[in-house]
Amino acid sequence: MAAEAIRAEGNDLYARGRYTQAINKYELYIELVTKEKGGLDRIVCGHSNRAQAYLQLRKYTKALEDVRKALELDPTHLKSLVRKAKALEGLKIYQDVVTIYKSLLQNFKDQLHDVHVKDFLRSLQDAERKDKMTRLGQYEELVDSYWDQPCPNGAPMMEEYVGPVELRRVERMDRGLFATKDLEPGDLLFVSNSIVTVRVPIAKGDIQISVESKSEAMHLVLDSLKRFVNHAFDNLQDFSQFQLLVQVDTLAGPYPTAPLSRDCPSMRYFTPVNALPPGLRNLMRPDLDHPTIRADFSHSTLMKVVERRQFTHWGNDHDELTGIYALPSLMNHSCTPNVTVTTMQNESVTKIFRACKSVKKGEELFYAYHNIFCPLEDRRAFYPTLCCTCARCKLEERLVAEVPALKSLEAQCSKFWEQKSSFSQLSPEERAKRRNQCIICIRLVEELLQKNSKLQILRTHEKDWIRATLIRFHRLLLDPALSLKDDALKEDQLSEMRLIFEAVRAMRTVNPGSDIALAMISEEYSRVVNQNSRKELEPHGLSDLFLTGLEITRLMNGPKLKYRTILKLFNYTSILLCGHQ
Ligand SMILES: C[S@@+](CC[C@H](N)C(=O)[O-])C[C@H]1O[C@@H](n2cnc3c(N)ncnc32)[C@H](O)[C@@H]1O
Repeated sequence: MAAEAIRAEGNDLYARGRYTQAINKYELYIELVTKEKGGLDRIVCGHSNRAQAYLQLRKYTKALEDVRKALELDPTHLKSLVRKAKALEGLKIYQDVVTIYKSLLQNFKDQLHDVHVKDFLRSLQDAERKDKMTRLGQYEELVDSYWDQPCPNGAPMMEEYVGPVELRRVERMDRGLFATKDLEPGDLLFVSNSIVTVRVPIAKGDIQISVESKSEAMHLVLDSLKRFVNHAFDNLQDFSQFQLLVQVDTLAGPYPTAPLSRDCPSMRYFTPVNALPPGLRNLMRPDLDHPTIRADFSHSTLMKVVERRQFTHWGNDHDELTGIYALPSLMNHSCTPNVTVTTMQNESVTKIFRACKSVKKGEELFYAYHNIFCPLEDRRAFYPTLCCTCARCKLEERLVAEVPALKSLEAQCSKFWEQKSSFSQLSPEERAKRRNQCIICIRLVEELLQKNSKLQILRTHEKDWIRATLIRFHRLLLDPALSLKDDALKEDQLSEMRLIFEAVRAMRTVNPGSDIALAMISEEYSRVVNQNSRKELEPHGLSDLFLTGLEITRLMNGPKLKYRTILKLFNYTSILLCGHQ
């Protein structure tokens, strides 16, 4: 067969993600054109193409060998120079990467399209940053504290369990998740692992590196995603890999600029691998089965996935976890959600979704993307591009316009919250003063709810929606330094506790079983447990709540539990919490 036909076969295999087979074809091509003595440019092309295939397999040394051979013959071969930079980047030799991109931008300016110039500039900046970090000894330190989710087979098992949910198209919001049967609070909906996860340090000693590490995290998430996508292309015959591609493709949709333009993929692409019926792998025709899947996971497409689908949540005081999840990314947000999510961080970063309210078959499922126990303005600030129009947001929007006193109390609350970090450094007297201010505010809102003509007519759950805007404020009431004394509960302390119970009830109305609600109840009850005041609460009808809190405290402060055990226990506490509505 003519050499050119073999090269074309290699290119075709490469385009279909069969990199190893493509490498074999390029090998043969190089051999033939070398024998034929048929033009240096063909040998250069053979080596350069093979280098590109090695890059895809992350075999950087092999790729470097090939580009070196190509560049010996033609030192100005643009593609080989770019591939050399990529191989060196893979080998973390950033200084050389910087040199190459600088020279490309300088010497090839006239030949480059705008898009390449942009690409090269970005790569140059990235390499310079990494080079600097390496020199300062920071990069390795940083990298030590980042980790990719361990995934022995190259791609994680995205969904571990998928229960009574289905994807459907939604007006205005593109796609959403719906219940396929009536649900009770606590019912398990699905359990998902991230496609990629990185742990990002937010502080190291006294040095704040959060901005840098956030952008670094973004790059790492992107790199990991690219790796998984490449791996998936390499193994298309494996259904789990194909699932990964469909999921990423789904997440990369052009939403929100062109709603409804992406397919709503069949739920079978979210079937946990372990639950696939035997023989399915043979039945699947990955190339034909999903009409929207294309091999166009360009840098910008993947960047869209990273930007729009990142889940970030605080790990602890020193780091934060950032990840991308498939099915969870398709559920819409509400400020009165019917789903809660818990994150397990033991063996892998797993998110568990449960119904937290009764849900009818066919209803849409929503969870809260961020803290919703704060005023409307603050909620909108968390996610400026999402203008939530749930019933709670609409009601609050109307009320803050019609009742100025409510708006000003909410504003005071937010201002007070901004000072939170300095709160612990205040003198006991100043702390007590601030705490009193916050109690006064909460009481004023309670008074408004009872006496203001626009508020007193609200239904019970709507009043709780308003109370829930002040939850952050309530947390200041839990200041341990000022907590209950050993001696008997005084009347004013009891009334403060009642305020906290009101807050707990409001949290249950808005988002029962949420981690914030659990943490707050746990905090409150550990305080009560420490003070040994249980007996004193019983006569006041507060012991039921007390027992709930006690259980939660035990769960939250207990020794490291196995994932399955936590799942079981969380089920129990969700029901416990919701059952007390
Ligand atoms: C993680 S996606 C959710 C799935 C999305 N509907 C889709 O089909 O890809 C988040 C996007 O959905 C839209 N969205 C989610 N909840 C919403 C809400 N309550 N109100 C308006 N838009 C919402 C927002 O545009 C947001 O950027």
